[in-house]
Amino acid sequence: MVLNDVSLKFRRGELIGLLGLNGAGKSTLLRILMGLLKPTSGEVYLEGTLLSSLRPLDVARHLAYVPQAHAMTFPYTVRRMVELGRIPHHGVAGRLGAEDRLRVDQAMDRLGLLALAERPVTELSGGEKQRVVLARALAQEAVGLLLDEPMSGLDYGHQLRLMSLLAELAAEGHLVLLTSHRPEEFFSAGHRALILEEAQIVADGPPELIVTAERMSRLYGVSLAQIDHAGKRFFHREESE
Ligand SMILES: Nc1ncnc2c1ncn2[C@@H]1O[C@H](COP(=O)(O)OP(=O)(O)OP(=O)(O)O)[C@@H](O)[C@H]1O
Repeated sequence: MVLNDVSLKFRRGELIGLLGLNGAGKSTLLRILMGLLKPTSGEVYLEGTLLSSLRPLDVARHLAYVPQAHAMTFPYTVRRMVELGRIPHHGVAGRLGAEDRLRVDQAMDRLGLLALAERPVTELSGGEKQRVVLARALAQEAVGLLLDEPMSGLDYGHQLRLMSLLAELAAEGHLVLLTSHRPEEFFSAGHRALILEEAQIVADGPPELIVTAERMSRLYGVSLAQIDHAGKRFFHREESE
C-alpha cells in the first residue's frame, strides 16, 4: 500500500513542505490531490466539492501541478508553452485575450524567462525547462500549486529565488504544497511541514518543531546535528559517525 489512512486539510495561504524517503509516496499523494489517481478508499474535496465530480479543466482552474519529470517533445517556444497554462481560462479552442497575455508575461517575468521567450523548449537546459513548467503553472492562476521537487535542476540562485517566490505566492493567498529532499528549504520559508513515512503522515506541524536534527536523523538514517542561525536551520552530519 502506497498511502494508508491519510487525512489532511490544506488552506489558502499555506506554504507546506512534504518530506519523505524515495518511494515514500509523496508524488502519489500529489497525484491523488490533483485527481490524477483515484484513491482506493476515501475522497478528496476541493473547497467543499468532491474532486472526482469536477471536469479536468475545472480542477485546473483551482489547482496547478508540476510533476517531477516533463517530456518536451514539441519545439514550442517558451512563450507558447507558458500560454498553455491559460487553457483552463479560455478553453482548448479559445484565443488568447489581453488578460491572458498579461498573465503569461507576468509568469515568465517571475521565473526570469523573458529573455528566453522565443526559444524552442526542446533546446533548453534541464533547469530552464523546469522554470518554463513552473511559469506555465503560475500562468494558470490556480489557487493551489502542487509542486513535485520544484527545485530540482535549478541552479543555486534560481533555487533561492524560487523559494522567495513561493513564499510570496503563499502571502498572496495561494496554497503551495511542495516536495523536497532538502529539509532546510522549508525551515525559514515554510509554514508547515509534513513527513510521509511507511505510507502514513507521521508528522504535521510547524517546521521548527518537525524539521529537527533528531527527526531528520531518524527519517534519513544518518546522524545529523543542527545549527540555528539568523532564523534559519542548517544540518550537518555528526563527526562521530
Ligand atoms: N505507476 C506506478 N505503478 C506502480 N507503482 C508505482 C507507480 N508509481 C509509483 N509507484 C510506487 O509507489 C511508491 C511511491 O512512489 P512515489 O513516486 O509516490 O514516491 P516518492 O515519495 O515521490 O519518491 P521519490 O522521492 O523517489 O520521488 C513507490 O514504492 C513506487 O515504486
